[in-house]
Amino acid sequence: MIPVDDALRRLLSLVPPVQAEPLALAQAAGRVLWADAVADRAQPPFAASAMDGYAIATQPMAGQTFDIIGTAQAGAGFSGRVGPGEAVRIFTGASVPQGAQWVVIQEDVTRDGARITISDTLGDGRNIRPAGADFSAGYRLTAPRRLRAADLALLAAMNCATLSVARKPVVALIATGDELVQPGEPPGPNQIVASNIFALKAMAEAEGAHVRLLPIARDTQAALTQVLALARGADVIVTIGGASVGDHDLVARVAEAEGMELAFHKIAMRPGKPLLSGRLDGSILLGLPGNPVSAIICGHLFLVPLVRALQGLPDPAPRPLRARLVCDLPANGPRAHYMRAVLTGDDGLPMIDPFPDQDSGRLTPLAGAQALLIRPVSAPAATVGDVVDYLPLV
Ligand SMILES: Nc1nc2c(c(=O)[nH]1)N[C@H]1C(S)=C(S)[C@@H](COP(=O)(O)OP(=O)(O)OC[C@H]3O[C@@H](n4cnc5c(N)ncnc54)[C@H](O)[C@@H]3O)O[C@H]1N2
Ligand code: MOO
Repeated sequence: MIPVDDALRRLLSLVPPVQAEPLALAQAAGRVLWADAVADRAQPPFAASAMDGYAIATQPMAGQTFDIIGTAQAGAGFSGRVGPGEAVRIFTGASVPQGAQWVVIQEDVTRDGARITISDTLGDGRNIRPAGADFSAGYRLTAPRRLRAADLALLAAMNCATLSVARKPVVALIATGDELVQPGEPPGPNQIVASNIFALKAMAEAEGAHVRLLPIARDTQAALTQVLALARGADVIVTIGGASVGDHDLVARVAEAEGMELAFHKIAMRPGKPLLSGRLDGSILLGLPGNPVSAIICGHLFLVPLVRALQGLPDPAPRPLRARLVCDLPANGPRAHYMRAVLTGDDGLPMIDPFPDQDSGRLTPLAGAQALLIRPVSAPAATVGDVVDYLPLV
């Protein structure tokens, strides 16, 4: 058994260099920007009015009057110059005419025909956004970066119509076991419904992977070999089940027979001990344990960082947060324990309460959990109020 950190390091060392591809801005939500994007213009490209009102040349004072000499609106400026005693009717987003230094909002003037008078309730502020106030030409949005909604608007304003993004990693998911049927299929007397694959699909897709769900591999060397062959070409092949030491646990044996270079098998983690990984042709094989909770927690700790790393994101591991225990816990054994827990209230730090039942076969507590409380290898007994690490479950 190797420690969790060590296993993750070995897994991430299998990640090949990122492959980039060009992508239209409109398709890029959630993708990882791989080359810096550079603005070819400033925003705003000209000094722009921030309000609807009147552009004037000097600081406005209550009672002053100005003659209106023209209009500037968004998309159509005023070509002349504003001199003392003159005003240009201006609207939000219009370029500020030459000579103008202030925009007086229309609520602060009274208008009589082509003449305005500044009222005595004058607010302050010039109401002008200088050219380049948001960004200048040459501004860079630096890579790597997962593109969020606001990033896409910024890239559009920068006039970046096509981006260089990391290619979506392809993840092939294989459930293994004679006992499994797909949801909706009639189970036989000794069968159950394959479940954890759907959690893993959701988790991988949320991180930007393209997921292929392969047929269930039955517990024979021939069946597993055949389904592994269907997965060829994927960046990651995830098997679920058959990772342990039983007579029917074939994944390590079959994958090695197919040429896998094993990176590790068995980790000091609970749940998740039988985890294995290695390189198989051009793919990274991640063999998850079959117990539903074990597979899903290993998904959070290993598959999610792997999908992030394949897209070039730095620091891909989930980052632990801190919370205060609401109960006593016994000393921990030789495997780091990731305990399903809820967060209850806040006392400067969130309060964390692990479930009494930590059976790795039970999905209902996992579905109700908000956090994984981390008990390190050989941690001494802990008491109420102790500060512990946890991973949020989203
Ligand atoms: N003698 C030992 N037995 C076991 C050990 C051990 O060290 N020595 N480790 C235990 C641990 S820990 C785990 S975890 C399990 C994992 O074993 P496998 O990866 O070989 O998983 P399976 O035996 O195939 O399945 C375990 C369990 O999970 C159910 N399962 C499998 N796939 C799915 C699926 N896609 N959806 C829902 N449920 C699934 C399967 O029916 C079994 O009940 O091994 C322990 N044994
Ligand atoms: O480690 Mo197993 O994953 O305890 O159930």
